[in-house]
Amino acid sequence: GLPDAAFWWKERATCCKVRARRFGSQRQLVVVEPSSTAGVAVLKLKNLPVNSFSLEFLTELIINLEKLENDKTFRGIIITSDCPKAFSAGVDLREICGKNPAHYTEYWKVLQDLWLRLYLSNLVLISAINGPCAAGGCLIPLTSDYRILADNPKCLIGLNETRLGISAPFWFKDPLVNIIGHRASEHALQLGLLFPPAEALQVGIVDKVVPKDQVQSTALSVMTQWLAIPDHARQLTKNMIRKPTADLLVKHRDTDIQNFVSFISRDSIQKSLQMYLAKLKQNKD
Ligand SMILES: CCC/C=C/C(=O)SCCNC(=O)CCNC(=O)[C@H](O)C(C)(C)COP(=O)([O-])OP(=O)([O-])OC[C@H]1O[C@@H](n2cnc3c(N)ncnc32)[C@H](O)[C@@H]1OP(=O)([O-])[O-]
Repeated sequence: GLPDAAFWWKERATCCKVRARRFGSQRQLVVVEPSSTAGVAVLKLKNLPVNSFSLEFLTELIINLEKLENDKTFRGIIITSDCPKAFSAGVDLREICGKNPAHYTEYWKVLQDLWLRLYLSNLVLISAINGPCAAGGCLIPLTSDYRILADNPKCLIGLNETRLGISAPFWFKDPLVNIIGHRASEHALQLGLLFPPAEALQVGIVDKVVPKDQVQSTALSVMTQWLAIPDHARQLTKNMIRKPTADLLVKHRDTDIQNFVSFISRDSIQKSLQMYLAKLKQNKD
């Protein structure tokens, strides 16, 4: 029969398609375009205003990634934002506030799906981070192979969950530790640090900082370097390096969902999320 992971993907892909039909949206929240480089797609996140992860947006994102993964013409994806205000504001707080446990369960499962789809992708993934990138929004860069950030003081990046009174899940923490090391992660995660570009580069959460109007062209030239390596060798190596981290989530998905649902359902947590959302609305420019 199919190996576990493949079986699981087939089942989850079907779930996504069923959910997409339920939304039946007319809006296109994810736009995929071919780039000027053969074999490279540009995937633009377009859930206005700030690419927060609504269930509908996550579903559309997974479906588009799945299509690219299965399309033999593509070897790499540049992921960027088509929202002027942000690369991504992370989890849509309206999905984890004031809903019921069944909703939280479905939401968390889909967020895990996105992580696994990206982290174990056979394609080269480059994040072209052209706006602020907070908390869950970092899921995309942290699971990419390379990260380029726009040099603009507004372009803060980091896992600021603790500032909302919540904790990032272990599958956000692990890639961060793999990327920036244990001590820097301990510091960044506990304080919920959002790094401006120069600091982001120094700590290593991004690989390159360039002027905003060069983010896209830099992503393409970096992609060319990565595509110079034969796919099979690069894919085997990527898998070898990432498998131990990915297996932790694959093996502990259900417990992780249970933990999340019971945590997020607490009155005290709901209160602090509502306060954060109210503060966001007050602080508008
Ligand atoms: C569970 C554990 C793991 C994961 C955790 C997370 O990801 S937790 C997430 C942690 N994320 C953060 O801490 C990031 C929070 N966001 C920000 O810091 C800023 O929005 C910004 C810097 C991204 C853009 O600043 P800007 O001044 O250019 O724009 P603006 O601020 O005016 O926003 C425009 C509209 O979007 C709204 N909205 C924004 N984010 C969210 C959201 N996540 N959800 C829902 N709505 C959100 C905002 O209220 C406003 O709505 P309104 O009033 O028009 O109806």
